[in-house]
Amino acid sequence: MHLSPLRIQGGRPLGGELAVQPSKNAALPILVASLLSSEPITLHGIPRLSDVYTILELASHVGARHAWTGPNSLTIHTPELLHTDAPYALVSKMRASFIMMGALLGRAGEATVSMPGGCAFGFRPVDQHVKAFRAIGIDVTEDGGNFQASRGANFGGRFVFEMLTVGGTHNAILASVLGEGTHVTLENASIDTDVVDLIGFLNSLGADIRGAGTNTLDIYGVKALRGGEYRVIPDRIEAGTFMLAAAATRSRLTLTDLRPDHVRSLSSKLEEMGVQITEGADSLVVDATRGILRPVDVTTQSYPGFPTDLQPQMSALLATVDGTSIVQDPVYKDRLTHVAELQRMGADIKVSGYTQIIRGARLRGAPVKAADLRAGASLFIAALTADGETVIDGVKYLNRGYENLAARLRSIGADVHQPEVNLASAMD
Ligand SMILES: CC(=O)N[C@H]1[C@@H](OP(=O)(O)OP(=O)(O)OC[C@H]2O[C@@H](n3ccc(=O)[nH]c3=O)[C@H](O)[C@@H]2O)O[C@H](CO)[C@@H](O)[C@@H]1O
Ligand SMILES: C=C(OP(=O)(O)O)C(=O)O
Repeated sequence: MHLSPLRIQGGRPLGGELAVQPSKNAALPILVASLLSSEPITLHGIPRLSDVYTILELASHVGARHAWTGPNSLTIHTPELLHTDAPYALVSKMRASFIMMGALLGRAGEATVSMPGGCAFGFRPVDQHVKAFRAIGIDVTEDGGNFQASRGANFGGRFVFEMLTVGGTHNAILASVLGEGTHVTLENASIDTDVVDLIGFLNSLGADIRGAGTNTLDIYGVKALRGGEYRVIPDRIEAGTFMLAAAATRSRLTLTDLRPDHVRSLSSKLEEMGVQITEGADSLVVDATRGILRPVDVTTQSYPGFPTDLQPQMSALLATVDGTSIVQDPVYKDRLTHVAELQRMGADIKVSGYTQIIRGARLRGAPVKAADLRAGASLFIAALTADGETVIDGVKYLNRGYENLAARLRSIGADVHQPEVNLASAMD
């Protein structure tokens, strides 16, 4: 289904207060992890996003039942697993569904999961997931576009990741939580906020995972997980996107319901540019009204470094800042689909490998198209600053990661039009 484009009349400052949504990238693995328990689980902080509906479809395919109990709350219950596969039709919609493999292995000892394939911003291998599984006693074979895996009798062991991978760490944890007397050690594991939140959730159900927030995780298998209640962390990428929108429009904006410590790599960069950031306990004020912003150089890294998921949005901001900025994204070297679209709006960006050389320019409204989620966010930030109207197509990508975007942008002063959509029925 084709969704109506987002129409933004640029040049209006943002202001007031906005509550940050709960984290998409923490909610998805937590929903998957709920499949490990046979008891009911209540989750708060589940954003209403198309990615969440996709993972709920996968969960219901394998036997989970869920019911929404509030705007961002649901109960989910998987009394028994009915299937141990994650089919292509659903895995191909969203790469994150590959972590179903760990949960199915954990609960049933076997899994057949479609290979996730490419994505809009290039090659995203899963070799580390597979190597980790094999190292801890899981037999993995590939056939007909699927991975087939089963947990052997001698389950357990040690794996050292060759690079920091969020999804690889999630998958290995999910596969290792259940099993009496088993012990898995993961070294060079991700310390991303989403990994820490997954561990917090699993431990709240009775798992025994030690070392959260460090690069070494020890996972001692337990017989079963109980039910429980858990609140997912705020979305640091959504928070960062709105911080960048405020800076790009030279506005003063208060963001609430966030973790200021989770966005510090961005806060530091914005401060270097001349934006004032004032942190509260769970809120933050971005003030870009005090003078001219300076160009900066940015290189993406794993958490707590500058996130790749904010690179296209940062590039949009820097396209409006006088002087030359250099942006490098070694985490995803092809994450550049925003560049040609920003150029349509008058941005001066030259690309060499994974480096963008960005010279500040005045942006003009234009018809543009989002080819992936954060490229879409980059375009709406550019549109908010541009002269005239920008029409952004490819809204289905924005719906993957930004809840109720048009209305929330309007609530902070943006001139945005988009017919309301019912996400649960508008997914394709
Ligand atoms: C749903 C979700 O949470 N997605 C996030 C998650 O993706 P995802 O978990 O897929 O990303 P990873 O952390 O695994 O990727 C980090 C780097 O490791 C490489 N790699 C990863 C696995 C592997 O087996 N082999 C390999 O080479 C990747 O190509 C990339 O260069 O973290 C990314 C990096 O912060 C974010 O951009 C995504 O938004
Ligand atoms: C890239 C993202 O998600 P995924 O890993 O699901 O593609 C993202 O959230 O920016």
